[in-house]
Amino acid sequence: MNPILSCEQLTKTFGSKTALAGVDLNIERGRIVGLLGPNGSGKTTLMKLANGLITPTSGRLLIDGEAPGTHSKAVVSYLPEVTYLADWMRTSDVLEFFRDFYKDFDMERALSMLKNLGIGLREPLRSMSKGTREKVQLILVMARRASLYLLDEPIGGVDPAARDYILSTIIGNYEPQSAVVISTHLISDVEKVLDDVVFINNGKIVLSSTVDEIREVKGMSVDALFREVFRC
Ligand SMILES: Nc1ncnc2c1ncn2[C@@H]1O[C@H](COP(=O)(O)OP(=O)(O)OP(=O)(O)O)[C@@H](O)[C@H]1O
Repeated sequence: MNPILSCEQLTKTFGSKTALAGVDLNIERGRIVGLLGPNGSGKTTLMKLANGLITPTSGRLLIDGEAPGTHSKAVVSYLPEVTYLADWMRTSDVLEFFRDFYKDFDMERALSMLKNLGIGLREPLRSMSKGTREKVQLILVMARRASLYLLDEPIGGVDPAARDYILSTIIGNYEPQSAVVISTHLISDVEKVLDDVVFINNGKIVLSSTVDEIREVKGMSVDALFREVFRC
């Protein structure tokens, strides 16, 4: 089967700034992949390219064998770094919005995750704490039956006690043949759910490995390896 996401010499520049410089990368189905790198390394740029929000300067990126477009919009579920939902909306409004907008939205799955996290349906987003808003958005994104989930900093505002629960319930709910790409700085929290990691720096992939390989061959956690590779 073809990889769900593949990049060949993917390059993106903004004026004189190079955000991605010749990235070659394959994301296989059934894997949870951590896209890890320091600030400004190109993680969000890669996610935006995968969503077709911006276009490559050169090289190419394919989703399920096709350039981003109508097909990729149907199979990719994207959690952006910044919120795009209007703050007057209640949880029930955003649920309806997703149900109307995405054919693959599983309302039952969303309702069950919201219930498990104690999030009410009548509360408007604007009166929720930042962490609760993040939980709602992550639930919406993970309740789609997508082939590729792209999560840009999904749990930055969530308290440490809730992170584990969210990661295990929400990430555990994804379709087994789908892939999840998570960009995060909270490596020690997230690494237990990762199969693979991709380290990126200055727009280039500097390491691509399974998590088992890092633990077995290097005898380190992903967090420890990240700190070693990117020591300031
Ligand atoms: N619209 C833009 N215009 C100009 N430069 C941009 C734009 N978007 C991103 N960049 C630059 O591209 C580089 C990569 O940015 P990107 O947001 O992809 O990094 P990141 O790895 O997601 O960072 P962070 O961890 O801080 O979120 C940075 O140098 C950034 O300043």
